[in-house]
Amino acid sequence: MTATWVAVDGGQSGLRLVSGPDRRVGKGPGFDYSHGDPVATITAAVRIAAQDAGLSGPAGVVCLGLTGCPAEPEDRTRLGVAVAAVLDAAEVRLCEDMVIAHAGALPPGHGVVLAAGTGVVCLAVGENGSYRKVDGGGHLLGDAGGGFAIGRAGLTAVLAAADGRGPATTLTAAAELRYGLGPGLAQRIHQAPAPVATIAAFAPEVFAEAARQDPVASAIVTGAAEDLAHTVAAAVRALERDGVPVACTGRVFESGELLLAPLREQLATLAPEAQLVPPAGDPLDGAVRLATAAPGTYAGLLSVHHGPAVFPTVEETTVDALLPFPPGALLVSCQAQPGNPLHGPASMARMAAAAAAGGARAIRANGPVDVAAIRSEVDLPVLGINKVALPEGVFITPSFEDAAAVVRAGATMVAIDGTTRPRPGGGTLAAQIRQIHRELGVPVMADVDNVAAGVAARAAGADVVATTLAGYTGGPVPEGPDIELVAALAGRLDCPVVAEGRYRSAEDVRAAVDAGAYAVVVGTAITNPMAITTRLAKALS
Ligand SMILES: CC(=O)N[C@H](C=O)[C@@H](O)[C@H](O)[C@H](O)COP(=O)(O)O
Repeated sequence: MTATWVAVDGGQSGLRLVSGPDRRVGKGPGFDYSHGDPVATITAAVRIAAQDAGLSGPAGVVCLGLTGCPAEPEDRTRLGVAVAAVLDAAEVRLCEDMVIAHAGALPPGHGVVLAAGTGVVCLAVGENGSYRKVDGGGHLLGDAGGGFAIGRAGLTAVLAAADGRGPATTLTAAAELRYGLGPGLAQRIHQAPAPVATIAAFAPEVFAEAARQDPVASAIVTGAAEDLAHTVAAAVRALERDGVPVACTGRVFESGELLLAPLREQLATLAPEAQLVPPAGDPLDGAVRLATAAPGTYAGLLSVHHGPAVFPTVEETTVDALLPFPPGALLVSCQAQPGNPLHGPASMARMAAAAAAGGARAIRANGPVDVAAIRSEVDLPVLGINKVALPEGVFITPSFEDAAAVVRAGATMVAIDGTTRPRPGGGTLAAQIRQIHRELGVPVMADVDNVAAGVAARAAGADVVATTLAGYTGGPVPEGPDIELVAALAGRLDCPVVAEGRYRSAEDVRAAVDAGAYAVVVGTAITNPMAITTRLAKALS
């Protein structure tokens, strides 16, 4: 189904997509910015949501509002181009989530929106398009009055009461219920997998105890209202006009009048020009508004990108913009064939997690089942392959459908057989690459066996050429890697060359990079203990 517009609201907890004119909806995974390339992760999440919504074919204007939308113009361009390619969009409008929150809450496009969830950010937009962002400093340095600050104040009060440093509070029982009885509360929270979320999760208990008139909890809520009022007042002042509409959104306001009443009271003195109004809609409504209407007052808050008609080739963009891993990266191939005791998605996902912890920048994985398992466990781009036939002929991702299966499972790039051997079904390499670019929007790596195949694969549109199949298409398999082929390809091709196949040592991988490799893939030597054991045992016998 083609779309005339697509609106996206994405953040750490998930990504929501709606498209018009027929309001199809889709969901994608959330993303965080601590691992991997955020552009690749966000693009993959958008692709998954678009598939969930059943979108195919060209889209008109796309608006993406993202938590932590990349700040660097270069990253925004990479993201804009990548999303335009994935959705075949005419135009991509990128902005931070606070912008879509504003456009959703205040459809006239001016006034102040205070968004308070775990963190706090407040955006003032003037009728002339001027704007001011207030707070949004993160839990360590800002976010005054947000869920983290409230939860932290509640837990601090519990610890103070336990020590006798502070007054008794009913928050103690609430904390025991949520985090367990007895001493060690502080340690349990410090050791939680996501301490910020764990602490923010206590904010609803603080509101509940304030509703029951606990004086400690009530004082925390009043203090939060005061902090939020100062934030709003700074934003309102920036607009320099009377009668500024102020809408409050975010989970902290699920407490209703408990927080709104003291906030209103504080604002009466701190910002009498502020007029609290209920938000008209949510952030996804705002993204719809920004995908379907002229940017208007939001023009200065959006970055606009236009995608090429087909997926960009390396000449049209920079290498770094295209590939989901940086130069000099070590990619780890996590594959185990039937007969290997580690065969199966659970072992491969653990293997990939170990590789990620060791510094791998991407994972090469075989088949949709393993790809999906690895994507759900490891926050790294996945180079997907789909081995479907016997190794005597073309067997690595031989058809478009084989590539589509791994991309739908979450692969951010695909590798396909790029040898000059006859292809099953009689299609050409160029046709397969063209269809992958156009319909799946991912870069393609061609696995080749010699220089001629590498040159032909690049001419056929491959974005990257890899030496994966050197030594596997005739004659005995050599002992070591084919570094000469890396050097020959790197000297001939205008695209990245990836070294792959029988790399076992630090010397091997360094030699590949010295020979001109953009990155190196290592499989067996890291992820196949059975093969390593066989090799070493043989050396002794
Ligand atoms: C020829 C073939 O089927 N190669 C496969 C391609 O995905 C894998 O079996 C290899 O493990 C991978 O290329 C990594 O190479 P090595 O495991 O030698 O580090």
